[in-house]
Amino acid sequence: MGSIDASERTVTGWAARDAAGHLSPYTYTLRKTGPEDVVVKVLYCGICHTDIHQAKNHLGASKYPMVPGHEVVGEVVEVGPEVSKYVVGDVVGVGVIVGCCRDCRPCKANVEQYCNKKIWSYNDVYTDGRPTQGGFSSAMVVDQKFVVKIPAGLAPEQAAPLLCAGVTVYSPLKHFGLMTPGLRGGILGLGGVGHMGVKVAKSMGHHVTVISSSNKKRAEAMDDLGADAYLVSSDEAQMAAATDSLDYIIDTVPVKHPLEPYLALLKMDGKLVLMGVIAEPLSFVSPMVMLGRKSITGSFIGSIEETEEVLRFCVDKGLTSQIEVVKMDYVNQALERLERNDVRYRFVVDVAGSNIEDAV
Ligand SMILES: NC(=O)C1=CN([C@@H]2O[C@H](COP(=O)(O)OP(=O)(O)OC[C@H]3O[C@@H](n4cnc5c(N)ncnc54)[C@H](OP(=O)(O)O)[C@@H]3O)[C@@H](O)[C@H]2O)C=CC1
Ligand SMILES: O=C/C=C/c1ccc(O)c(O)c1
Ligand SMILES: [Zn+2]
Ligand SMILES: [Zn+2]
Repeated sequence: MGSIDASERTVTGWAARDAAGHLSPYTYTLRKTGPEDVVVKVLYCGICHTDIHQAKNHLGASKYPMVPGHEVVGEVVEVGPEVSKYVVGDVVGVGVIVGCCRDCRPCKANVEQYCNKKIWSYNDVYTDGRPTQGGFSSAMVVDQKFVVKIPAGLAPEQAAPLLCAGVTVYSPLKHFGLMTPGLRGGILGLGGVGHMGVKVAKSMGHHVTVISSSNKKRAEAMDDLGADAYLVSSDEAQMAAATDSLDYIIDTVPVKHPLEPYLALLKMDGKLVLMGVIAEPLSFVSPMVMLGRKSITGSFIGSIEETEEVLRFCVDKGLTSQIEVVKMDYVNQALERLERNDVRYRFVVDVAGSNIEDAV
């Protein structure tokens, strides 16, 4: 896991150096363990499409070298003197956020992901002035407030996608009052977030329609993930037949796309929840929302509290993510395959099993 001395640990991560987004070994130091810090030896880290957006500077704010990865499962190897929530040996998770102001309205309402002073787990600057670096690395130091316990009954590699993809679908369903059994939901884009959307929504007792860009995932969606219906978005007849049928759509498409075909699928008061990170304006004509009092909204990951809830929800409901576990030396191929929509449905890097300290 890197060398340990009285102050700093030297660790190895896999970093992007520029907007080409290619990751390669990079050595850096972690901050000295603070009173409330937990040192996490990374076991597994999921690959989210946001890692591509960030590594390739799709949002125009990327800083390099950048070690991505925000679906992190690891083992606690050291705790600061004031850490009360964790002990050495615990298996824990870290997600998208590692800091917040603790004083604003979102922080006081325990929805710290909406804090304007939140600190991202990578591509950000920590309170000590150091760049934050993510989970494609041998270890991270994280304030205990932003660490969750992985419950017994969840395999660590299975838990990784829940820390972003899982909570990202759970949070809006809870917040917008969409947990009632019998609702009819749509999942637009069957990728990492979308497949968890199908599983979580089915476990809430919803009738779930997958809306996909192709027919390629139909059998898997229906037979393996348990979807009730499948629409190909370019099939006008299928789309027309589904007009006015859905209470909500979770839209996970990561590129610019028209909204009107999906607004048409919503019933009166239906909600289109945007999840994709798209740095271009999306458009629609106002009658598409006025006639039917429909809403277009968005949602950003979930709180620490909701992350703990979705982990528990998955244990209670027996939910698993569908993953492909790879070693770190495959990470660039995995990123390429994710970008060309060739994964079922989340890559998870076996970080601890990749001997990444030997790579430098
Ligand atoms: N709001 C938030 O808090 C979060 C946002 N995100 C964002 O959500 C988006 C999805 O993330 P993730 O699920 O990891 O990504 P994936 O790439 O795993 O899934 C996206 C899915 O969208 C569809 N899709 C991909 N490309 C296109 C295209 N060119 N045109 C139409 N459909 C396409 C595909 O589904 P199909 O084959 O069915 O068409 C694909 O599987 C990303 O933008 C990511 O940054 C992720 C996590 C949290
Ligand atoms: O994958 C998790 C992060 C999502 C995200 C949402 C919005 C945004 O501007 C980002 O940079 C990331
Ligand atoms: Zn993510
Ligand atoms: Zn705050």
